[in-house]
Amino acid sequence: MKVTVNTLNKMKQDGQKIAMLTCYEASFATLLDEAGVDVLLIGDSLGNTVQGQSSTLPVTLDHMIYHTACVAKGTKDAMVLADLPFGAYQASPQQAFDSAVRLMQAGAEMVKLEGGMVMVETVDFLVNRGIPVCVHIGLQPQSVNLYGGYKVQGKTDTEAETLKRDALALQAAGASLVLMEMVPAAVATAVTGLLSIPTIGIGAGVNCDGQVLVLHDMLGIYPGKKARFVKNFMTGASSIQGAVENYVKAVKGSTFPAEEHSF
Ligand SMILES: Nc1nc(=O)c2c([nH]1)NC[C@@H]1CN(c3ccc(C(=O)N[C@@H](CCC(=O)O)C(=O)O)cc3)CN21
Ligand SMILES: CC(C)C(=O)C(=O)O
Ligand SMILES: [Mg+2]
Repeated sequence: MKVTVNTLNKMKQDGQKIAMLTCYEASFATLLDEAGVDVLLIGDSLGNTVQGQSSTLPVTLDHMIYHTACVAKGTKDAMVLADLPFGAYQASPQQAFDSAVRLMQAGAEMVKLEGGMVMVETVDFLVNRGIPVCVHIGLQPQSVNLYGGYKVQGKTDTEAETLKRDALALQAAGASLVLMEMVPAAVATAVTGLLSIPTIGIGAGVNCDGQVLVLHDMLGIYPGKKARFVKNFMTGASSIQGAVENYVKAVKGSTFPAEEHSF
């Protein structure tokens, strides 16, 4: 059955975990779809995994459109979610809408953008024009130059309060999903409890409503430095299909992430 925003909401209500993985092309899309992954994210992490860049900043809207079209072709049931890349949405709600339209026309069913309170107006603008939005808060890789590195966000009480306030405001603006990257597990748990829409974590502890990892990280084929939240699911699996099935099982059974993958 096709995964829609309604499916994801029902999964949260029923306490069923959402399994998300990044995907950048059609063959993997079919494999992940058949292994039971609920949401395929065309992440701008393709800058790192596909293009060999050291950040996501060089990724363009045209790159994202190309990979979104490839993934959409190979997907049957999973939801197709595409990242808006750096520079394609921050200038104005109008710019975000124009870029989101192009991703939706390439086959995306929801778009994701990075930012907290600053994106409230943009989320409202897109949702009122028919485009479902996932907001990416906590560590926002497109802001790496501002942070001076990929660091845990929301560690102080003030930062944790800002994260909660932002998540509530984005939900009120009409966001369908909240993705939290590298935030303390206790803070992600609090945000998940405050919201009626589902949360997806990466380095945000086991209590989020779902989990996401970069495909190349969970298959152990990314050559770069591994973040704490990464687990190689090829260990103990005899095929890529098996590794992905084990990831889906681990997310659904709340055995991933463990303490060692959380902050
Ligand atoms: N292959 C890949 N996986 C990712 O998860 C990912 C990308 N690429 N590209 C875009 C961003 C960048 N991300 C990153 C990159 C590095 C760390 C990292 O080095 N984390 C360390 C430091 C933690 C700290 O200083 O507090 C860690 O131990 O987790 C985390 C997230 C997440 N995203
Ligand atoms: C790491 C996930 C959440 C992402 O945004 C990406 O892959 O670009
Ligand atoms: Mg991204």
